[in-house]
Amino acid sequence: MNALATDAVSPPRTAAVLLGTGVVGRALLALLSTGAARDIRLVGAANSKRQHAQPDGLTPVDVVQRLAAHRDGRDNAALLAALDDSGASCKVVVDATACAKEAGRHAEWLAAGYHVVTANKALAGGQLSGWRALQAASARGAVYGDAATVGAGLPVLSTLRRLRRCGDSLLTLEGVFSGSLSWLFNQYDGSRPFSELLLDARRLGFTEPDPRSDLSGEDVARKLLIIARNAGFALGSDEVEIESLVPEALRDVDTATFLDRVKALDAPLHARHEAARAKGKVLRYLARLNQRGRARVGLVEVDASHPASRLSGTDNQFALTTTRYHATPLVIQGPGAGPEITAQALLGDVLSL
Ligand SMILES: NC(=O)C1=CN([C@@H]2O[C@H](COP(=O)(O)OP(=O)(O)OC[C@H]3O[C@@H](n4cnc5c(N)ncnc54)[C@H](OP(=O)(O)O)[C@@H]3O)[C@@H](O)[C@H]2O)C=CC1
Ligand SMILES: N[C@@H](CC=O)C(=O)O
Repeated sequence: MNALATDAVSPPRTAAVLLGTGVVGRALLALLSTGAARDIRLVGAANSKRQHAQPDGLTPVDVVQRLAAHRDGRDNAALLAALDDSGASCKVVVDATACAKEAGRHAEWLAAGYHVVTANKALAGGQLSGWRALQAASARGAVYGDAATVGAGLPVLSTLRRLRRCGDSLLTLEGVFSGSLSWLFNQYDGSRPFSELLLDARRLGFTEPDPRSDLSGEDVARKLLIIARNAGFALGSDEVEIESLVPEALRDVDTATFLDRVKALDAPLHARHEAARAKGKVLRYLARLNQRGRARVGLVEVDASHPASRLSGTDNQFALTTTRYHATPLVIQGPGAGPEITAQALLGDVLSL
């Protein structure tokens, strides 16, 4: 009898439903087919329009095809019912969407006893009221797995929480928090249009579904808010000063129109690049939080001695100054975007429940 058949007859310890079968969701489905996930039973999956639920288990590799063929419209209640009917003691909703509406339900699911593991930053990195609802709901016992929301799983939030448990406090935070913007500015030397690089970053699965979420600084601001709030700063989303790289004329159009007109990015960014180069500097999109809680994300000209000037690929860099890491910061650095590492962060959070 194979492992799947064994799983089907006895209740699993862990049952999961997956929201989102885009680049991250699909990478997670691939990991769920490996031995590392042998103790997890996938009992439901959904994209924006369709879903499929089966309490005795879905075969992860078939999910995308099944959803294409399936007629069930979206109804979270049926997915939660599949978790309940699985008999699992540990029931988890995995959110691999960028949908604010689904994120808005995280606190409700936690309060109802479902664990939530998420790559979606819209709640924890959104309005302060949402963050507070999340804290209140988590206090009731269910776990919020958020490793994928910052640094695509780099050990930033776990480190910060450990320091706080030891009585340490975050004083300042600085770095590169966007994998796509890191990749773009690490490569951009003016020889290829910025818009071409952006389309490459999108194809590689580094950007948000709408790349303006990266270019506008919103995604970076969300990560800054998640870190700051986890460090105890009650920072509102309107308290982050954000520099957007999206030209005014492209801010309110739909995604397809933005992609059609993406070349409008090229001239302004070329000018910024040339201005920096004339001073012997390079451009990096930095996030900063100072000791007074002042937060800013934006494009900065840095010289060769700046740590961010030496990054490569999608590297993120988080420099944390704390009461005990004071003389020099604690630095966490490594790839900060990409479907596989993000999916691994989700799997890791599910496995640690
Ligand atoms: N890419 C990366 O490197 C990283 C991504 N993340 C986060 O991961 C999340 C997913 O990103 P990514 O996979 O790139 O995005 P994609 O656009 O590739 O996929 C998003 C998926 O979510 C689905 N979806 C949208 N709304 C709903 C809904 N209401 N219910 C169920 N499914 C829904 C979409 O459905 P449909 O297929 O029908 O459109 C699609 O399958 C984002 O929040 C992103 O910030 C976090 C860290 C790193
Ligand atoms: N689009 C994001 C992906 C991870 O959150 C990024 O570029 O960092």
